[in-house]
Amino acid sequence: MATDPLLSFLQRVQSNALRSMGPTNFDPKLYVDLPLKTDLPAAISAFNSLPRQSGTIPISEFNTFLTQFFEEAGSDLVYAKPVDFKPEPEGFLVEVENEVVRRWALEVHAIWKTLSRRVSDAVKIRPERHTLLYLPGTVIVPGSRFREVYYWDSYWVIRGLLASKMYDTAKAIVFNLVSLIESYGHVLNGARTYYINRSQPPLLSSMVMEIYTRTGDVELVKRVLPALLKEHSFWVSDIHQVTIQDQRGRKHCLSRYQARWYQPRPESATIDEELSLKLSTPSEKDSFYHEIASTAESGWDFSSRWMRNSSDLTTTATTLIIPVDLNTFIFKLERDISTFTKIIGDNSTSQKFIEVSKSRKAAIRSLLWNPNLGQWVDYWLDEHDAHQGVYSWNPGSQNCKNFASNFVPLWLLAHYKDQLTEEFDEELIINSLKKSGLICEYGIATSLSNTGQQWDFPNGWAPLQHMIIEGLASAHSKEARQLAESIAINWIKTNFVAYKKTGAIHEKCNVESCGEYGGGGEYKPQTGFGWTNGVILALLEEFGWPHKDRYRSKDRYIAINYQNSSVQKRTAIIYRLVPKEPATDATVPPSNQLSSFKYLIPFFLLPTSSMSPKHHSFRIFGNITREERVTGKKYVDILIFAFELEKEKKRNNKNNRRN
Ligand SMILES: OC[C@H]1O[C@H](O[C@H]2O[C@H](CO)[C@@H](O)[C@H](O)[C@H]2O)[C@H](O)[C@@H](O)[C@@H]1O
Repeated sequence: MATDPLLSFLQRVQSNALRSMGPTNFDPKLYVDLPLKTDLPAAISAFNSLPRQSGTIPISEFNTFLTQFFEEAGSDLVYAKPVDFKPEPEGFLVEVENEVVRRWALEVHAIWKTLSRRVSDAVKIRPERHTLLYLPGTVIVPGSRFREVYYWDSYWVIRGLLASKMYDTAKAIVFNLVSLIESYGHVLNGARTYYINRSQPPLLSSMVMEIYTRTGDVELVKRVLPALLKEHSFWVSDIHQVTIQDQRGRKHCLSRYQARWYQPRPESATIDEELSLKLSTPSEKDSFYHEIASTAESGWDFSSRWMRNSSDLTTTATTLIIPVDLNTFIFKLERDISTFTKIIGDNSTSQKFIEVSKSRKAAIRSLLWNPNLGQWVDYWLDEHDAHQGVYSWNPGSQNCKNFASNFVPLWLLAHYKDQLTEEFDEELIINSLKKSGLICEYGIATSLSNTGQQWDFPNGWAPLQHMIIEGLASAHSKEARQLAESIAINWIKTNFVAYKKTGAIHEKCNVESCGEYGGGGEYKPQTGFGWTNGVILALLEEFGWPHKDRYRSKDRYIAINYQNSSVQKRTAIIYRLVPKEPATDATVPPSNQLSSFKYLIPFFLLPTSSMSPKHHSFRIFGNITREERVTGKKYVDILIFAFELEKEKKRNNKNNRRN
């Protein structure tokens, strides 16, 4: 149980809530986010006096207690219209010319208003009643259950805000994170008391660099630098830094994730406690809690990437892993500090950080690079192999499984190009990515293992798409740049379709299926969603979307929607979306390819009157797998996207005619 008196009380409330209300739709985080209406002792004494039947508080008494003593979760962050929000800012996504996509982008842009908050004065006046931490400026929250600002999410939020021309809001987020460093020595996982014990992937310097590049704001750089130096010390401090001796006897220092926490995570205490039941000793349990909190520091909570046995979360061993993405981020932090100190004329610190970054680069090269795979990989430390705190490197301890994180160093191509291309064979890496199996139809999969954890297959996460796309787009080869564009387009498509289907932007997507959001993990899929919005806007800014619909060249004659999805009755409706160009024979699929389907062609559903029966043909694009033939999935996916666009276009034409 947490030692903070409010947290430990809220954990008691949380565990009683589970007992009183049962596990259906139970989210433990809700209870540790509740702001107190009264002082803590009054709430504790009322709670202790509640009637209990076999240790369980009856649901009606429990609910009355909640309303009497708590405000609603999230009510201590109040809605605040961002000062710099404009419905269509000047210069907004100028290369997005297609009106349907542009209108959608404006809707995504408008979501910033709904995610924008300010910490209420109540938190400043009586911090002891809140787990929410006071922050001086506007925040953008990820959305839904994530009612507070998050560290690494903020980088992609800021990328989107910059596309939205909301520089002041972007700077306010940075200043909030700086205030956390000033108070706690590091940026917290999120701005809640229960996140103080850990950080998240260090991307503050990258946020500042992006803002500086757009605004040239030297004052911002000056203000943030001391905090960045402090943050660097945190990531190279004893708990995070590890020394490893390579095969040639050279000692290298690299960093790992490690939380200062040996108890259940308060926001998920009921889950952690239940998982720990299979462990027998208190020390095994403490170490499990420690590993779980350390994994949350990685942002990849949870994933087979950290587990010895991918079906057993209690085998998580994050503190014994040297993660390739973390060291890429710290390398970038070091280079960014060097750039910033140079900007303000502090050449000696700038030079010092160049040297520091060179050492990290050499360490990454020696310990994390795998030339046979053409990938960077995580390295697993062997506890028994450390002599006086120095581990010996063993090539067999590299984790050679495919994870999207293995390609995160590519991101440096977009920022410090020379650093990568000097030493690594770009073609080898890009071929390795192409062969990895990670690039799926609608995005880059997090891993290849379908474990039910949310940072695994088939989930794709916006930040991972963005870093890899941005790296590929900055590569030398045209092929890599094309690959970047095609991943970006497919990612945008799937988010578009998901939005049209559900009315929301999602935290993660299923990369196998257009418009399907991701699942798995310990909480229900969330919407909002800060970093996904940010990445959509950043990618649209980078790649644009031309007038002539991009999807047409490939998806022209799209086609099928099931009326009845049962396999026995494979009844489909074919919509002909682009009726003006009659298809040639070559575009008609061999009849055996879809012979099991019965096609119905309801002409009243077809989009234009120029449709005529002789134009029923359609084009099959790409290869159709057996599964797709049976399920018709590919067609349905494309249909939704194409049909939505078509409908929208018709609506626009009608409006234009009216005007
Ligand atoms: O409540 C469970 C965990 O939730 C957070 O992690 C997930 O959401 C974050 C916000 O979008 C994101 O940064 C993280 O990558 C996700 O895995 C939280 O960060 C964890 O600490 C928390 O235990």
